[in-house]
Amino acid sequence: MSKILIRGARVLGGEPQDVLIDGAEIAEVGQDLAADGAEVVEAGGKVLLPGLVDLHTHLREPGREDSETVLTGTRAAASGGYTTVFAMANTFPVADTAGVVEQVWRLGKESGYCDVQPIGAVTVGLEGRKLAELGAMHESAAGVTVFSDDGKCVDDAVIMRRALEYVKAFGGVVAQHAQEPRLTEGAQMNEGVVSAELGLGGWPAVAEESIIARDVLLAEHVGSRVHICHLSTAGSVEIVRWAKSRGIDVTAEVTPHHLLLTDELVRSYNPVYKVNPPLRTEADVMALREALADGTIDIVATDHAPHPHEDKDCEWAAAAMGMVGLETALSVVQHTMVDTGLLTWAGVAERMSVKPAEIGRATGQGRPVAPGEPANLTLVDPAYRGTVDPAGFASRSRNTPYEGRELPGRVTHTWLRGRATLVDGKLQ
Ligand SMILES: NC(=O)N[C@@H](CC(=O)O)C(=O)O
Repeated sequence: MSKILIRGARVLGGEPQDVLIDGAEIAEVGQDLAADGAEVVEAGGKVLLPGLVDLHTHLREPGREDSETVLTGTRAAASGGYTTVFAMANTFPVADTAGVVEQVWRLGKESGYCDVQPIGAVTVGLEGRKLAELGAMHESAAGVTVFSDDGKCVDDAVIMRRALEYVKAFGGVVAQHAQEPRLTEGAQMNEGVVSAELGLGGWPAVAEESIIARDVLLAEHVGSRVHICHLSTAGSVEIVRWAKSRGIDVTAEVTPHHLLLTDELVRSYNPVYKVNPPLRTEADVMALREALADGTIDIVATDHAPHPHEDKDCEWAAAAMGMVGLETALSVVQHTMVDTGLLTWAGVAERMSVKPAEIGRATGQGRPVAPGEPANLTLVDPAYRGTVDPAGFASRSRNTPYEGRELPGRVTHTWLRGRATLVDGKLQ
């Protein structure tokens, strides 16, 4: 069994310590550990976190391998410090059967770069009309626990109620993409001052908030668990805060881009800023940061949405929605939350590893950095300053809103059960 000694790492941002990995597990954590034939990684005060877990990744396989494959997506994940990604169901065919989720799960195993946990569709073909085979997907080898029609909202209240009731039986969760379809017909960007000036169809905050309000009430009514994808408005935060204060079993995520970018960027008409839900206002961004800090929003999820050049390099209205995010997520979170004093590194570990693993029931992930635990680890250099260059991405797609932007921090090493997937920023 191979041994690795990580020397002088600030575990969860604390005082420097040594961490000894033996095989797939952490053997020891302490001061001045003996190398004893182990390969030594000098951490030099870098921050060591449990491997990151992304509850919201689009891997595009099967069907859109021109955007991303399970292999390229998991390589991007390892580059970004992730050891688990949950793969969204909006593939072609849709992941709405045991067969498709098992295929994605198997491709994840073959990739070896991170664990891939498929998400099952809530409804057949994401069409919102008929429940998919939730039980069969749960009982398949993939062991699906998270169900989502992401990209589309489960807008029928009866279907949503049934899904919540169904997953309750096995401790699953429905992850809702909150977007009232009628209120967002033809919508191109956030509804507000900028959309009025640009003459682009507006996407009102209420389209998101009304679905969240309905779904937390449904979750309360049936006594089930609901997760809200990519919160983007200050009003959504207020509803989730209210629901939590009532004891409703709701969790929520925010994307890195909604913690940083605003709809002012749409003035450029550059489709790289076109995303669902849309970029909102500065006041929304500030409310989301505060909610992530105080725990109203539980986790950061990337909504990594790769698209090929031709689907983005066109006029605004025709462009696909979505941004890649796995390889820049931690830097954006450091920039918006750590460097602003809103979160400690321990808080980052909680929101990007521990809680997403809990919500998705990812066994062996999001665990403490302690002896006997699986060696799923991420080493971050927070002092690094660099400019985002998509040419260096492992993802097959390049649709990042951060090209040319200076962002702090860099993941240098990632270990998946003791196997290095990233060393000195290079994929292994
Ligand atoms: N988040 C995005 O902007 N895009 C997502 C799906 C979606 O529309 O939510 C995608 O799959 O591309």
